[in-house]
Amino acid sequence: MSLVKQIFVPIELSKNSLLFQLGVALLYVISAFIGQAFAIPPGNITPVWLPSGLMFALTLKYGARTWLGIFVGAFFGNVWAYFSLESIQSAFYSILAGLLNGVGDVLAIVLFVVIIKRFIVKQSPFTAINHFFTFFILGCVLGPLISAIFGVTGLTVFGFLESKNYLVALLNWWVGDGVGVLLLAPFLSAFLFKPSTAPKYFIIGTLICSLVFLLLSAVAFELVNVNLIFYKALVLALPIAFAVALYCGSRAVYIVQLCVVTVAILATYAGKGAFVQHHYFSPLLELQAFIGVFSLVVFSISLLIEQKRALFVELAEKKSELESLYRHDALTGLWNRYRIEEYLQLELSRIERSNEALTVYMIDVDDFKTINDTYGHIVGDRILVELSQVLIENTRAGDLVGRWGGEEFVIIAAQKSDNKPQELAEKLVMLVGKHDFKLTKPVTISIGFTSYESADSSISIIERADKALYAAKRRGKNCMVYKGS
Ligand SMILES: Nc1nc2c(ncn2[C@@H]2O[C@H](COP(=O)(O)OP(=O)(O)OP(=O)(O)O)[C@@H](O)[C@H]2O)c(=O)[nH]1
Repeated sequence: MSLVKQIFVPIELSKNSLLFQLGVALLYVISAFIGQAFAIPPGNITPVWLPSGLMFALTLKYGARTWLGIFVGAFFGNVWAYFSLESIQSAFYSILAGLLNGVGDVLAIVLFVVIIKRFIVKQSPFTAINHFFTFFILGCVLGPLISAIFGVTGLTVFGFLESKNYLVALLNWWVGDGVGVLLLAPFLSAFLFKPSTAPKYFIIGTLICSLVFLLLSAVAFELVNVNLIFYKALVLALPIAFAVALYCGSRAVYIVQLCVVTVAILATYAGKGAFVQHHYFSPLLELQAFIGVFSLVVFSISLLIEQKRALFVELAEKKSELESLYRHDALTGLWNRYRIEEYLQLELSRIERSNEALTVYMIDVDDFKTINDTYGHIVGDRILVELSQVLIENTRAGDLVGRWGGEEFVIIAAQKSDNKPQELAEKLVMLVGKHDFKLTKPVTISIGFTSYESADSSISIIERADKALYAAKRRGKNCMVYKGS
């Protein structure tokens, strides 16, 4: 599919679809008005173009079908600023300039979201640092440049901007749009479109660090005057607040960041703070550069920490998966020989000091080779799985049932002194014999079992159970034999 078709996807003519487009356009216009309310004199240009970030987030979420809403929103959101009825020509020109705004914004936002989603990351570009930088280059630098070229060229060509101011206007438009995307797209994506993974003390932690950063930036931007002790206390609280924000996750970092940026905009708007007093560039551009660099640094740090955190979680999951794998038998899911031996050693050292009895049952399927030879290995495997179920269902939760290897199973049962160990063996021989394994002949098992005696080791007790099993086989199979020391 060509890129043009991917950007200008067909719009359904249903009620819901049209309401969606209307909603997108309205959001654009409203956010444009809010942005314009904080335009910085003398040029009266808004430092952060809110619609660009908002539309970028919406397009990341809903895909290219936002293009019509963005086009209409950009047209109305911009044209009101220079529309005049002085003459038919000026009205006509303002409409043409507005249309160029619309095309520029659709290209800047939808084109780059399509590219990001197609070539870089399907889900969200805000989960890994390399994806984030790609988002930055495409969404915050290249996209806004296209929007600025369309918008400012339109204004100049149709006589709303003097050509000597072209470059300055282009620069402000470009950076304002870029900062809007940088500031709002990850923020909105985190709050609206990502499942919440807020850590325990999210609300209180975020509240405290937002407050510290708000106060500190208000002092730094000379919105409030505080005495020296309070100022020092605030500066000291800064690293703590920063650590808390990072601990609370990316959402907290976004909130803190928004607090600082809002203070910086309000102060510069009110003619206060560093960007107004000493400047190499215009106050607006200095403010925009500050917002851009500050956001980029803070995002990168928080993303690196999030990535590291996610890596730790993944490692912990893999570790428990591995632990489970090396203790389990792959076919039946029962404990494997390694775990049986480990458990037996632990149990023996425990019951040495207590009064409890412990019995080891060694279980073997009779004539299993014949079953395999007659029905095939797949059926043989099924019998082993079904048998393991019968063993599990007929033993107590505290007993260990494991696969010793091949067609041999082990049960380790801790018994109270009044229990008779042969009862379980009798029951299992009888139940397995009666179980319907869906073969032409019944499947039977033989069991050798023995109980713990003082000075037993895990090897000696297993050896005795094995000898008992051998005796059961010689006795004619489908039976059980007990062996004492
Ligand atoms: N299908 C299947 N067969 C297995 C598996 N592990 C071992 N076997 C087979 O189990 C059979 C065991 O045969 P034998 O040791 O001769 O014992 P048996 O035929 O049960 O004879 P008795 O023990 O004397 O009753 C062999 O044919 C093995 O190949 C397995 O995981 N799946």
